Amino acid sequence: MTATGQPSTTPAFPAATILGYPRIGPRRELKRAVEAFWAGKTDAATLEQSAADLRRRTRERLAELGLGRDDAAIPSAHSFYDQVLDAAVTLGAIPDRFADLVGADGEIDLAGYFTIARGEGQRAPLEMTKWFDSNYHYLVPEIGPDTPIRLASRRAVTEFTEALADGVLTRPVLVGPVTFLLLSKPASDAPAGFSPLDRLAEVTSVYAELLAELAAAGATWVQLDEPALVADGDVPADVVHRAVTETYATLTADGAARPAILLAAPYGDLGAAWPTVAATGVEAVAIDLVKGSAPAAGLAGLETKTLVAGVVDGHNIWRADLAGKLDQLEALTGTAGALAVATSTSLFHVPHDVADETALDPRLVSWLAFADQKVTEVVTLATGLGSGRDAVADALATATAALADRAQAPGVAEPAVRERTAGLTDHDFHRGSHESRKAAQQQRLGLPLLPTTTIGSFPQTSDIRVARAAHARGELSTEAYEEAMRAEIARVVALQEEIGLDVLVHGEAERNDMVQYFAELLDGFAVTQHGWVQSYGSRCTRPSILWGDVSRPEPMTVRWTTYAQSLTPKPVKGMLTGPVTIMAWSFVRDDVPLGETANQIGLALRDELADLEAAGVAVIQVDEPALRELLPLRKADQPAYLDWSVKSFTLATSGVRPDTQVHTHLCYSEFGEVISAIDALDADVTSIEAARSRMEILPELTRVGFSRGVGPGVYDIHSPRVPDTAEITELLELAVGSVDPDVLWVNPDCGLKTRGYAETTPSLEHLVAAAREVRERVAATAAL
Ligand SMILES: Nc1nc2c(c(=O)[nH]1)N[C@@H](CNc1ccc(C(=O)N[C@@H](CCC(=O)N[C@@H](CCC(=O)N[C@@H](CCC(=O)O)C(=O)O)C(=O)O)C(=O)O)cc1)CN2
Ligand code: MET
Ligand SMILES: [Zn+2]
Repeated sequence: MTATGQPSTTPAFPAATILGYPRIGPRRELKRAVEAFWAGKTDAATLEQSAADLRRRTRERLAELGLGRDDAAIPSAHSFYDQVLDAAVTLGAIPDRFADLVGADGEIDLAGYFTIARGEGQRAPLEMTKWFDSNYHYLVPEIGPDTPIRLASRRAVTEFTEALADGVLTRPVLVGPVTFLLLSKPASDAPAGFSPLDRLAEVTSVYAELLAELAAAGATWVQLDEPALVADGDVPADVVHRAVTETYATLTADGAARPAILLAAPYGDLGAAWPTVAATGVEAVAIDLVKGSAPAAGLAGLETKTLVAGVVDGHNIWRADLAGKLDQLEALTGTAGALAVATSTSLFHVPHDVADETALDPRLVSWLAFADQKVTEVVTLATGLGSGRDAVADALATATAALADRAQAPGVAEPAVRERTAGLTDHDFHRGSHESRKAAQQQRLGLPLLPTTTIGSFPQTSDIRVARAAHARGELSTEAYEEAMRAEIARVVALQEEIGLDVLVHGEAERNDMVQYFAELLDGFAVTQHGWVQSYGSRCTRPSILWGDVSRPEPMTVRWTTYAQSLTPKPVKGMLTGPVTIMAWSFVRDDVPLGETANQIGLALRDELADLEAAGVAVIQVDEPALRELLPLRKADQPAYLDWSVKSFTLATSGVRPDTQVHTHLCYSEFGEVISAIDALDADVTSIEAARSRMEILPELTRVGFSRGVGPGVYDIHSPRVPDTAEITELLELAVGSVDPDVLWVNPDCGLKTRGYAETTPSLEHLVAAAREVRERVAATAAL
């Protein structure tokens, strides 16, 4: 089966494909293998073997589900940690500080690869940041004028050959050259005005070399992922378009020995980039028809290409309306030289297989499609497109019936919830003036200058996780489990008192995850057992399924927070996750506007804040680390998003008294673009990741006139490195140099759940010592 109308000069593109597949394994096999290697429990050869086994099982599974074994339908898209890091290592584009990791053979071994990802001793890892509008995080390459660029790793070729030896002709997937450089940042020693894109010609020539080697190994198609083309970034569009033209002119130049190229543009709309992309010499273009739209008719260059229509949502878990998708596909006939069916994005954003979820309500299951079900959907659509609807009539009818069932199932539309959101007025979204709040809060809390606090979680020790797993299996009673969590809370409170922090936390021991925990307690959500999705490296989450109207049957956090508060005279922060983050890190229903769902969650949280306040909690933090994540990739779509997202936060937080201090926390993103929205959240105190960027955010906050409390992170919690007091003092002095010390808070970059106590305790001791030093210095200066 090949794409309909395929031009005969190029190898046939498969009629059905996916842009990528989960890499972590149905039971997180890769996570376990990688973490065992890190712990020194296994060697590199064992890890290589586990990864090869997983790659083989993945290919077999995809063939079983109907993707072709011999037509490049099965993507080869594996990674030990991250695909952007893989591209950097393929190009040998490694920062100077890791130069010694390159072996005599010019290659970086697995241990070296992980050192670049995770850091080591005083060597900082590559920075990590969000991958487009997803909860996946990639490593940011650092490119300067002198960064080496050469073909340094042939893993893509080896993995292709390995599959071929198994009888599967795969399609290697690489981050495209333009996207690679657009996602990179200038190396720290690069001169002003340097842009990573300045190295495009060199990067492109390495890709050309790699494509030639892939062709020599027998590859017929290669996929180059260029999602940067669907996002408005800092680099002007005309510069990006020129880069695309140049790169693909080189890669497709006459006489180049290479596989046919599929240029993939997932996550959005190609928009103004379309004419440029259509005019390149690539043989196929994959587009996202869930987030983006069809190309205009008659685009020059498209008549000789295969249009790979991403109609099946790769980023969410709802079963597709197959009949509607077929309509959409049929409408595309004639737009391009040929038409193929695909997912909108790689499937690595969704779990493996809904059949694993034996504890889910079968009715809900019938509305869902995880990765394996989506492969089947793509294959069905391709059959329908190629052989007519009759050939797939049963599948279409089943999908239609499931959708109809979902529309009228109980809980999907709850009148009481809808009445409450419909009755909201402007008044429900605003709090009184910050100045009066500030005075009332200072009166109540009596905090010192430069108050110290943490972001919420303390290390999730293996004892905690093992206890929770035993409780889930029914081997540990609820009483015993909760007693263990209370003991942990008591320990964490005592530790914070000992360290001398000013505003304490309960430590979040009872939470499996900051979103899943709330999803388990709210109506309208379901949670999975095995639905793990990679968030970064070996870290995974199980996104919850938000399927119905959301409401709060009972208080969710009050007893844990009040227990912690009962142990200490110091204020303990209540700790909640905000509406946008709950939505961003769940699979959200696609049948009501996001703003409606955000208000439903906002109201549930508003009730929780009221209960915490009534129970005597004086400080409440509502985390919104994903505020930037859902920001639409095109600037034109951003204002509408910022409007509903900010409103849902203020809806959640504006019901409390002036003397209750509301905090928020943001991390994992460049926040420059949403700085006015952060201001509009109107939180009394905002903690924000800043250690790695050395407080860069502060001048930007000052620029928009931000006048409330701010806690720029002074300690990078992403690596086990313990910062010394002098280093933290230096960052604090930098901060004091750009904001009024009167509004400054002292805290780490983020929660400590992924850290161990060995590094957490000394780091926090140094943080408190540094705060005291700067506090005294500032007081002495003020007295002069
Ligand atoms: N949802 C979400 N997205 C986020 C973040 C976040 O905290 N949550 N933080 C940012 C960075 N991303 C992160 C994503 C995951 C983790 C993380 O720590 N994940 C843990 C799992 C957390 C979890 O769900 N824990 C559960 C289940 C733990 C588990 O694996 N249990 C074992 C059994 C227990 C054992 O033997 O350890 C099992 O099920 O097999 C629990 O504590 O109950 C991991 O991959 O290891 C951290 C940061 C951005 N996005
Ligand atoms: C990813 S943001 C994390 C915030 C949360 N309160 C924690 O400390 O873990
Ligand atoms: Zn954080």
